[in-house]
Amino acid sequence: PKSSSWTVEDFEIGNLLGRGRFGYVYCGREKQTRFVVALKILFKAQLKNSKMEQQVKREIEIQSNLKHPNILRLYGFFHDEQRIYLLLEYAPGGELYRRMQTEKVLRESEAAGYVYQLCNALNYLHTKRVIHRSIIVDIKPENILIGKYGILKLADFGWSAESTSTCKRTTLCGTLDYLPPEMLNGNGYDEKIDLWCLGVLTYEMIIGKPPFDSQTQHETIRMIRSIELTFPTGTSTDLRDLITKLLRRNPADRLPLKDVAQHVWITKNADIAAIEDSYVKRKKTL
Ligand SMILES: COCCOc1ccc(Nc2ncc(Cl)c(NC3CC3)n2)cc1
Repeated sequence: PKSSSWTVEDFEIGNLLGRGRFGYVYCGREKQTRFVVALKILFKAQLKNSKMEQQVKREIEIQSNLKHPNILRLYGFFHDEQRIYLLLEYAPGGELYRRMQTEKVLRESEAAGYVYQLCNALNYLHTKRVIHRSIIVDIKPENILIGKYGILKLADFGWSAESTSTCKRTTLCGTLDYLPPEMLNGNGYDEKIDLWCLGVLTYEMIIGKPPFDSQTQHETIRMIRSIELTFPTGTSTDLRDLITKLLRRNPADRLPLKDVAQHVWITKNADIAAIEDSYVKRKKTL
């Protein structure tokens, strides 16, 4: 729908789903069609004094062009005097990071399913990145939602308004856990950082904490630099194999996306047929 056609009066506002620095996310329903959306409300004043307007405009433009089952849709946007309203796809399953908090650890079948779907989303984005060099994909539990049928939804492309508090993790260093070595050394980086983040996320989903988790930021940085990787006893050999092949210092040595999707830990644990089937099911309901 064109951005000019909507006003906030067209929507019934439901409960608050999350809030961040620049705005709030509410569950909303369009009155005529009764279509449920996630309404992300950003405050212009707050964006202005942090020079975020351009960034938000670019993110809107990029995300509205992304159409993939594992990427949260941006249906449209509109604004009034004080606010910008983003009409986003509503993901009924909520945030992956909250699920990881409550479940502590995920079953291999669930985690492998998410990794497989992330490979699909990243593959799609890498083709798109050919056009938008600047798509910064920030793979971490905070930016992943769970849709209908348990479909994974990559959301929040470096969005200004995080879904809940600015730093959701208890300790600040939670935000460093996903940083790859090349970003710490200030060297250039490319989409191979996604492979590193995929390795960190896989580790955290199964083991319950990120691989370089430690008491201080300094220690976390040291462990990332030296890639001090340890697995609890009982971690399957397949999983160790996959994670060690992703958490490689040299980006070129990291297992490429298509090999991740075909890795034995994925093919043994992910219900790929059900995931592919849910893509088809989703197409029908659209
Ligand atoms: C105590 O209640 C727990 C919250 O439960 C939910 C949270 C979020 C969704 N779906 C959702 N869909 C799309 C977006 Cl963009 C979004 N953004 C919000 C900031 C995350 N949230 C569903 C349930």
